[in-house]
Amino acid sequence: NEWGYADHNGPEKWCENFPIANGPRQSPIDIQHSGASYDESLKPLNLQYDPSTSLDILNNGHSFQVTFADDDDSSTLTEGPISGKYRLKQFHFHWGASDDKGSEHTVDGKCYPAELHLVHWNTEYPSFGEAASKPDGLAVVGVFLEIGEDNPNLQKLLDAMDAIKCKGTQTSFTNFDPTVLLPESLDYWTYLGSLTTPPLHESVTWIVCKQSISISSEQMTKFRSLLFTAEDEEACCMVNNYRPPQPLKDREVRASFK
Ligand SMILES: Cc1c(Cl)c([N+](=O)[O-])nn1CC(=O)Nc1ccc(S(N)(=O)=O)cc1
Ligand SMILES: [Zn+2]
Repeated sequence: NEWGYADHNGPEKWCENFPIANGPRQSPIDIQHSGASYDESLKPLNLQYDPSTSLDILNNGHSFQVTFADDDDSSTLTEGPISGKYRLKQFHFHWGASDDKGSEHTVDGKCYPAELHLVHWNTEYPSFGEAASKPDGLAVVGVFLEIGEDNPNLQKLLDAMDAIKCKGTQTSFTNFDPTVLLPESLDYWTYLGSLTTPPLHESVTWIVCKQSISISSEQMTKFRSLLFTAEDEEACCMVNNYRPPQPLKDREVRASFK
């Protein structure tokens, strides 16, 4: 049965079909301020995005994602903790049924109401599909969302949601610059981890921004109006699509800031 976030197919069951769920470098994790070591050799993130590479917005039954054309180096991540060049493939979010939960990473045990993931793949490999299972294949930038003022930079996403309410629906989504979703400070924590959903590949260099962006409670309500289910199925609201923190095991978390 297809994985999901319900009791019968959720994070506690994923190990049955994906044994790597109990592997040595699983994500997300709880990031402890005191446990992270400042590394002065870490460079600032260099995110260069071309809005003309945004293609469409899709409800894939687990989240909603904006997909980018990745056939050239128009939208890339370089520097930061990585070597080489990674291309933006997609971004998506995870969120809760209420404002007290929803993020995947936590900071000193604190949950945020939502978390944005910008997914990039290493151009050392010929494609995302090839890179997705390699130890240095992917780099995901995580940004926490905190309840506050309406965020006008989310409005274009929110306006598209009526067209992607059900699993398997998509609509064109052009000229969107994901830079507007980044916090003003790009200070970050970084550690080696995994995809946070099946197939849970241990292929991700995680880059989690310390500073959050805002979202209003009303805007959060719009996220929660999406459905996990297809048009012809009994409706199930898309909420709590997050994996809880996993054991740190033998890993270090580095900070780009003091
Ligand atoms: C595994 C794979 C391949 Cl290979 C392809 N493909 O198109 O070739 N698509 N997918 C699916 C995918 O991307 N999953 C994914 C899961 C978690 C995250 S998260 N939350 O950011 O860790 C990012 C992505
Ligand atoms: Zn994600």
